[in-house]
Amino acid sequence: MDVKALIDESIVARKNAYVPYSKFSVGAALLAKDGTVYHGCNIENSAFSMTNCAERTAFFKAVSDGVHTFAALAVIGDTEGPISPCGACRQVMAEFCDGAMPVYLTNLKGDVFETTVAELLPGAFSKEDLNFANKQ
Ligand SMILES: O=c1ccn([C@H]2C[C@H](O)[C@@H](CO)O2)c(=O)[nH]1
Ligand SMILES: [Zn+2]
Repeated sequence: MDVKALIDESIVARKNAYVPYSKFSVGAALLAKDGTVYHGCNIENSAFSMTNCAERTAFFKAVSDGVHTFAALAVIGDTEGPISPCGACRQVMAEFCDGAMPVYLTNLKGDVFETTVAELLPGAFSKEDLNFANKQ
């Protein structure tokens, strides 16, 4: 699947955003290595901190279906420049993706910033850190 098609899928995903509080809709399209595209939207809550971002929604849908290997991610919002994922979502990307996996950060104006999971969260906490702790 090419980049434009994946970004188009993120636009579709954004349509289901549940954003009565922020009115800020975000869409994510997560391409699994088997070719399946998982859509994610942000899902807000009157208890604001319960909100789930679009990116994590997409990952959690895939992982809950038993899918753990991913090829690319596109994220879109109505931002001035390309959207910037929050820290929690960057940590979830680091858990499930190779550092070199491409991430396409976009907006409704058509700006596209191509980055990688490792660039988005240098020094991510990882399972290797846990192994170190368990050996003490
Ligand atoms: O990359 C981002 C940034 C923000 N949001 C959501 C969370 C909240 O619903 C709204 C405002 O922060 O946008 C995402 O889903 N992804
Ligand atoms: Zn987030």
